[in-house]
Amino acid sequence: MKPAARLQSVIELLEAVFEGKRPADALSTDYFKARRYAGSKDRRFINTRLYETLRNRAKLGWLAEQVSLEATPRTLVLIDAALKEEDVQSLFTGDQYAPEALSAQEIGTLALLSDHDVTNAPDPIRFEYPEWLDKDLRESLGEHFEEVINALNQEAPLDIRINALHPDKAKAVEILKAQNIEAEPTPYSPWGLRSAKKVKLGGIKAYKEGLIDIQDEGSQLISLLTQPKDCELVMDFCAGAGGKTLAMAAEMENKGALYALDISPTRLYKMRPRLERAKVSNVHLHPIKAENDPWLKQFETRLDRVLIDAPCSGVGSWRRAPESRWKMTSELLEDLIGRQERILDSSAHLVRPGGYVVYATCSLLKRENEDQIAKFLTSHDNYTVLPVSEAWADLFDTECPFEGEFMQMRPDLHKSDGFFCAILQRQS
Ligand SMILES: C[S@@+](CC[C@H](N)C(=O)[O-])C[C@H]1O[C@@H](n2cnc3c(N)ncnc32)[C@H](O)[C@@H]1O
Repeated sequence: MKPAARLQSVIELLEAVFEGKRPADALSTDYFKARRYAGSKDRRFINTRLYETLRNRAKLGWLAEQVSLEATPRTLVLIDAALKEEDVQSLFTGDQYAPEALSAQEIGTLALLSDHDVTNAPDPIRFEYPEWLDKDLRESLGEHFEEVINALNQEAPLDIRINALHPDKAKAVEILKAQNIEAEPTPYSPWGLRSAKKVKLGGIKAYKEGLIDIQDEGSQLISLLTQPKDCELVMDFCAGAGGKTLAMAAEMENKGALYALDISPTRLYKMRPRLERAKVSNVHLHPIKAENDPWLKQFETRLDRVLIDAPCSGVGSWRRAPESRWKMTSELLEDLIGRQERILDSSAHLVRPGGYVVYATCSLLKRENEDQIAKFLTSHDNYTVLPVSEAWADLFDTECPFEGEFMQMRPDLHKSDGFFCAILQRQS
């Protein structure tokens, strides 16, 4: 593809992302499936540009506004190309496959870009977050505000989890190396590997044969901290497509029963091929209607563990889905907070005395994390917090990297997505 055609693809993909119906990675996969003529270099260029634009969307939009242009996908790509000192006149030509030719207004305003310095823009623009989240972010991140937000605006590495059920697990690094994947052990999870290079694992033998799966290190740690090993009855309340279910099944060595629930059957059933590939046999998939589904009654006071990987704002995963921050609204956040509370409340009845409810989010917001736990403890005096350091000492030989009672992974400090996890133990 010619450079101009590549930019036109970036514009088309951005238009689809801005519609807000599907995540950018899914849109990009489908886009290239329908355009087999795009080679690997084209795909890499287009995806890199797409994500760069998404990560700088507020700043590019602010610049557009300063020079009186509407912040459309085309304008953002144009301003980005101009800032990169590319010859925009020869790229925006209106030729076949190229972006439409520059208008007189665009040519005139581009010359004015250098009059505006984005470092003078308000914080939500400079740091790329919706203004309505300002108070929540500042209260939650405190003195680490800038470091954390800057880390959330970086590209994430590829984190891999070795399947503990696989007979070749000890040789995983060598096997991956033989398939041209250089991966280093992650700092905390015993099953984690990290590759700085983005690799499409789908076609790789080690992936197809279930030796590895994609999973952020923070997510691996939540599965481990749930401590499902040697348990008879475990529930993954918000299992989605099974990232944590698979990791917990491996810890359980396929023994006992692991119930994977979700209100979205579509998402839940996406787990089936993953279970098969990973040779997992102790998982029971069950879609529920809501967190108070009558089907749950049979488990009252019986479960050893319930993991609640709660639906949340996803602030902690902005590295991977930079577009998601613009989809969230304050109303949606309130709705999620209410739902998190109700799921916690339902789960509390299911666990046996001595068992754990493990509450996790991929959020860095206090209102979704510490505040939820505080509310839960006020209304459930038969529960106490099991400090994460105690669980850590039982699981690992390393020092617990978290201060305080909870796991709080920070992208700047722990190089993981921003995850939170609290272990709540039922006393009676
Ligand atoms: C953070 S995602 C789960 C990710 C998954 N555990 C993983 O590790 O890949 C949260 C999930 O909660 C589900 N969910 C939302 N409301 C729910 C409810 N009331 N009960 C159960 N699941 C719910 C969503 O459909 C979504 O799949």
